[in-house]
Amino acid sequence: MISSAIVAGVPAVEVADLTVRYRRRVALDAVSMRLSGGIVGVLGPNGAGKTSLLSVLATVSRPDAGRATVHGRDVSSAVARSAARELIGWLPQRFDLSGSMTVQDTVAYAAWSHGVPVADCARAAIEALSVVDLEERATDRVRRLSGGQRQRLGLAAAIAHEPPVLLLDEPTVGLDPSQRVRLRHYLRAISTGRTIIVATHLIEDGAQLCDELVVLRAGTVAYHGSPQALADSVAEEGAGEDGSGVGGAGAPVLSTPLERAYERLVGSEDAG
Ligand SMILES: Nc1ncnc2c1ncn2[C@@H]1O[C@H](COP(=O)(O)OP(=O)(O)OP(=O)(O)O)[C@@H](O)[C@H]1O
Repeated sequence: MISSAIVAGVPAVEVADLTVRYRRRVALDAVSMRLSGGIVGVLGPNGAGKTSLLSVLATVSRPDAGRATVHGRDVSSAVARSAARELIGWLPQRFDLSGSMTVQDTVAYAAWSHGVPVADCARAAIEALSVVDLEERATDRVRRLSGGQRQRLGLAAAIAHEPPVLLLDEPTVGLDPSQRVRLRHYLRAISTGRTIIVATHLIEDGAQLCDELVVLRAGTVAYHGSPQALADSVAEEGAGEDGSGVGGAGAPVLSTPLERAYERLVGSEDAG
C-alpha cells in the first residue's frame, strides 16, 4: 500500500490553518505544516495541542477550520475520509484490546478493518508481529502480555495494513527505559518510505528518534526543523559552560543543548 499511495510532489501530510476548539478553548490555532517522510516528533508540554493535531490527522475528530490532507486525501471530508483511513496507522495514547482474543487475531482484525483482504490478514498479522518481535506470542491471549508487549502489539496492529503514514500518540509513555529504546528501534526499522509522526512530551524521544521536530506551544507552532538546528540555536550561547546544566539551585538540570533549547521554547513546565 505504501508505494501506490505516494504521488510525486504531494506531501505526505499537509496541514493548513488548522484550528480545533473545545467550546471556547482553542487547542490548535491556525496551525500549518508540510511533512514528507521520516520520523517527525510533535513535542510540547501538556495541553499544547499534540493529541488534537494527531486526532484530526487520524480522522478521529474534525477541525473547526482549516484543512488537513494525507497523501492528498482530505481527512476532514466525509467522502475522502475512508480512503485516507487506509493510508494511516494510528496508535492512540490509550487503546483497548480484548484480553480474550489471541495476539494474531487482534492484528489480523486491525488489518481487515483497514481494507486488507480477508485471505491476506493472517499473513499480514504475522509480518507485523515479527517487526515488533511478538510472532512467538501469536497464539497467546492478549491478557497474558505485559504492558510493554501490549504497546508493541498496538504498534503491530497499527502497521499491519502497511500504511505510508503512522500516527503515534505518546508511544513510549509507561515503558521502562530499555523498552523505550526497543520501541524506538522498531520505529526506525519501519521508517523507510514512511512518514511517522510521534507525539511526545519527552525531549529524549525527539533527540534519539526524530529526523524533524515540530514544537507546539499553546496550540501554535513554536519551532519546526531539525533537532540539530534547534540544539544549535543555544549551543553557542552555552560556550563557557561545561554542559552539565543551567539554572541556579533548585532549577532542573538540563544537560544537552537540545533540552535547553526546548526548555527555552516551552518554558520550564515540561523539559522531558
Ligand atoms: N475533549 C476535550 N474537551 C475540552 N477540552 C479539551 C478536550 N481535549 C483537549 N482539550 C483541551 O485542548 C487543549 C489541547 O489538548 P491536547 O490533548 O490536544 O494537548 P496535548 O498536547 O496532547 O496534551 P497532553 O500532553 O496532556 O496529552 C488543552 O487545553 C486541553 O485541555
